[in-house]
Amino acid sequence: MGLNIQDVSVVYPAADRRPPVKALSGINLTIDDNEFVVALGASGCGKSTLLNLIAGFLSPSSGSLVLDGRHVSGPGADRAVVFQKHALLPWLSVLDNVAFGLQIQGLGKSARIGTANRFIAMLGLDGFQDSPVYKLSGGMQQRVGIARALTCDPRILLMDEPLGALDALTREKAQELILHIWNDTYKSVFFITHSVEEALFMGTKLIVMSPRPGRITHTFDLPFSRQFLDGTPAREVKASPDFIRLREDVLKIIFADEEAAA
Ligand SMILES: Nc1ncnc2c1ncn2[C@@H]1O[C@H](COP(=O)(O)OP(=O)(O)OP(=O)(O)O)[C@@H](O)[C@H]1O
Repeated sequence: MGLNIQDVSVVYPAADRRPPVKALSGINLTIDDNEFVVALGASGCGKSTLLNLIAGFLSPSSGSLVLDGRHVSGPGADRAVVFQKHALLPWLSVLDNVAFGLQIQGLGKSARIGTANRFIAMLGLDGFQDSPVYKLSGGMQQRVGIARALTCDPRILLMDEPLGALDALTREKAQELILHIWNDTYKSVFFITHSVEEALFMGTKLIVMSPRPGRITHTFDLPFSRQFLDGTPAREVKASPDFIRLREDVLKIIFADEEAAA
């Protein structure tokens, strides 16, 4: 069934002598089962606001969000968020961090450990169960955050620039890992990035947003993640003529928005 966002707007009220901010306007978007939607756009175009709406952290000023036939009226276990700063508990072990959400749900200890270990293995973290998170590299910490989000078996994984802080090589490996997990778990994903290459490579659908007010100006269906999952090496996908052509088209749209905003 998926998520259906209909004619949504968000206005942040005036505060500290600043006027109200029309952060989103006329947003229409569906995220179908197993769809990987990527949001791209100039700073301030409302990407995080849209993610916070889907997460239920924020209510729309007008319009509606319906997930699997039910109105989204707050946070829920059917949606899990992975942030750029992974919001982990650094002094706790990998296992305790990954099992954290299950503990909140009241699951017994052995069920918690079993489920957490399954996702720890899926994210390539086997053997690190007892390591405190602060001792891990940034890339490994981000994988702990993703494992933790997956343990609660959400319908939609919401990712706000999850790879933005990683070095180039780790980032490419993490992109590939996320695509494999997405393919294996049949989740829907809403993913924010500032990287055009990442957006084109990861998504099945790309939305390009513009600021003032934040709105979706372009939507593209993308074939590239499927090509990778069907066996074409990632760098080959990213160097293909179709990929490069679309990358330049999207860059032109974003540069035009940035210039208009300057
Ligand atoms: N709590 C808030 N109160 C008032 N204005 C806000 C608030 N949060 C965001 N805004 C404003 O709403 C607009 C959209 O912000 P948002 O963070 O959603 O954009 P973004 O596309 O995610 O930006 P970035 O790429 O820089 O993270 C911006 O003009 C921002 O300044």
